[in-house]
Amino acid sequence: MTTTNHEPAIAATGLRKSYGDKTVLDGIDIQVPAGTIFSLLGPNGAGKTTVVNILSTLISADGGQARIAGHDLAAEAQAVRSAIGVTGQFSAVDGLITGEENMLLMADLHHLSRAEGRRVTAALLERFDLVEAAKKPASTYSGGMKRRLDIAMTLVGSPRIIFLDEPTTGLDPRSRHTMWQIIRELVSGGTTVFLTTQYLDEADQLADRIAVLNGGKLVAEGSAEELKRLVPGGHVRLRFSDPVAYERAATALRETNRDDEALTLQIPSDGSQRELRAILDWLDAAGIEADELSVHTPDLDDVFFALTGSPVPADTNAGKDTDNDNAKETVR
Ligand SMILES: Nc1ncnc2c1ncn2[C@@H]1O[C@H](COP(=O)(O)OP(=O)(O)OP(=O)(O)O)[C@@H](O)[C@H]1O
Repeated sequence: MTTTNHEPAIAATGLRKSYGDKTVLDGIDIQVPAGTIFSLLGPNGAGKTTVVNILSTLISADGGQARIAGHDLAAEAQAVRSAIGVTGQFSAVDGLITGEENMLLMADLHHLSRAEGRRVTAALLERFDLVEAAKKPASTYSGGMKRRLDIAMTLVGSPRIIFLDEPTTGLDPRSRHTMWQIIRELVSGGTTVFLTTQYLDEADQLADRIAVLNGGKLVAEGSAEELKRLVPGGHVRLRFSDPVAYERAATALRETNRDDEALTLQIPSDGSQRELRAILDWLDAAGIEADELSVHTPDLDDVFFALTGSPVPADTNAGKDTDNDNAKETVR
């Protein structure tokens, strides 16, 4: 009850962590308003799990402070623990017992009465579409069902803040979408979600704010739209089947990247109505007909690769002219 409406659910400053002489986190600041979804994006080994482990009290930071749900992480670890739930990459589900038994075990751990434990378990099994499977050993569950059970188990303690560490890694598309729906419902019920993911579309779909972790630091932070604006990768692509038309268009349009094999031209563009009309007017006036015209706006992939892509040494890169170079050069 210490959290006021104004205090963020998670507020961390200057988090540091090293293993031996390897610096994993080199001063990380994170603010997550209550009732929102924050996504920490980063390539393999960037330190996402380390951040989750620190903020959920599993390991301690070497430096920095954090307040979680209004409690000081270091001084009030127990209060922090009772306000949060964590669903990690390694599931808490015990495969030898049934889904229902797993849930009841969690209820015991949270000191719920027997009756209350049964009530909460029944409600959560229903909510996560696990009623039919409830009496079967969890080892027989599909990957998606195990993740749903895992989250259901986390919710037994009614956490106000949930840490989801790569919740959809390895799931098929349908189970991913189910998981996204579950996450959205959690947040609309007032829960704060801290989500780590390697999937840009996941962050794009779900997160209010996204931070990109790379090289021990947050290299960018903002809404998906704000991050996309960092990378001017937008273009209009014209595809031709007639080599003559292609050549005429390529010669006349100077500001294009050409792909002579695919007979396509890329014209840098923000995809606005005005720019599209100008391109179409120009094609009409020149009597050129493209077989296909498509608009490409930069997506989070462009941002991610621009921010985290391994740097290409300048000399080996000289003279190359690809889409990604364009993106990589512009951000820093
Ligand atoms: N206990 C440990 N001892 C030594 N090094 C560790 C330890 N835990 C993590 N690391 C190292 O810290 C770095 C960050 O690991 P972490 O698991 O946080 O990354 P991640 O972003 O979650 O990656 P992934 O997406 O692969 O899970 C890695 O290089 C890892 O090898």
